[in-house]
Amino acid sequence: MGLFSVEKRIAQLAVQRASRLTAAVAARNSLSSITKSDDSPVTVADFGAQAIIISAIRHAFPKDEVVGEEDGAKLRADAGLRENVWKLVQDASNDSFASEIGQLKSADEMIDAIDHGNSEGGNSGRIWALDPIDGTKGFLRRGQYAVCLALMVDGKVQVGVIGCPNLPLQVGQSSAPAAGEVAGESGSEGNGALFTAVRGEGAFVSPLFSAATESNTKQIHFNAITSTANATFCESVESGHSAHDTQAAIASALGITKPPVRMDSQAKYCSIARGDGDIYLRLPVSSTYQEKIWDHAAGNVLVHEAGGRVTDMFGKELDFGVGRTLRDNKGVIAASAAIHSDVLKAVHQVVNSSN
Ligand SMILES: Nc1ncnc2c1ncn2[C@@H]1O[C@H](COP(=O)(O)OS(=O)(=O)O)[C@@H](OP(=O)(O)O)[C@H]1O
Ligand SMILES: [Mg+2]
Ligand SMILES: [Mg+2]
Ligand SMILES: [Mg+2]
Repeated sequence: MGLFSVEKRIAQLAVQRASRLTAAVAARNSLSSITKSDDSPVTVADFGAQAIIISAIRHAFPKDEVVGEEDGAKLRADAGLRENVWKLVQDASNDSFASEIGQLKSADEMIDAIDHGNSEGGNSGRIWALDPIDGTKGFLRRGQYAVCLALMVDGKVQVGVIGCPNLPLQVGQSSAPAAGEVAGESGSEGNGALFTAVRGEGAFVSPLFSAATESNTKQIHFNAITSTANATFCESVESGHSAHDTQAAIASALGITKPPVRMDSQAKYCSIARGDGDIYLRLPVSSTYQEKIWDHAAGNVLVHEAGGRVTDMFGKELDFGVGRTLRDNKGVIAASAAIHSDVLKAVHQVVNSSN
């Protein structure tokens, strides 16, 4: 058995159970959201998925800390909201994995679990980074979103698991979006993919909604690309999350002629890691925004294990051990290791010429 095999198993089961919850919500005719203090949306599915995953971690590893995106304050203040989420959690937890990942017993326990995601992070000990729904806006528009969980040990990501309910299991299995189209916007693509990586052991994909077995688990790799001109790059859907204009200039400096594939969430890391794209650019729009560790931790180890490299826009490794945010980094550049330095060069060219 490899290093972190128990952590990997627990993380997979937790992400699968949480993804069942998010998919059950997504199956409804209409989706609604609440607006958080930073103006971003959150839904019953974000709260429910965070509760399920943190309770699984506490069941298996009671001493571990968790940096989770959400907190329970809104549920404490609103009994109706709390009951809605509790019903979803109970339904999704009706599986045969209680001996491994436990089962929440009450709505109060559920809120406690959500609030346990309050770790300040840091570079010592075992800390999980959790984004219960990454790309909530994508979830709401029925595009791509991802349930993301990573284990950091002493500030370094060792395990990453990402559930993508709206991504096809195999590249080219369903009609992939044409270049320039928003991926997964139809919501009808595929039937879910579970991406898993343990440092030093490779990156893998398996079906999200059935048990991972040796026969349905496939190792994934970046495309063997040597010239950036043929590359496909992906970026956020929201122009407020990354600088689309700067990214277009970088792409053109690389000789890329294909329009970008726009996709919400860490599904971008997953797509490039399995060769369904080559480069993920995330140049900052604002000089004050600090990227959150839960938006990048799982994707970071996945890309590394698939033969890729992730740095910030200055070529620095992302430092996950400085707190809840990546405050020592600016921007994110992810690409196959073979072309990463070319991409970085183009970033410098474009950024320096615009200053
Ligand atoms: N200003 C700004 N700059 C950069 N990033 C920001 C910003 N504001 C929010 N966020 C975070 O973006 C997360 C979603 O990223 P995506 O790449 O999926 O964005 S997009 O929705 O496709 O545009 C999103 O994650 P979720 O909240 O989990 O959806 C946010 O953490
Ligand atoms: Mg996120
Ligand atoms: Mg989120
Ligand atoms: Mg959010």
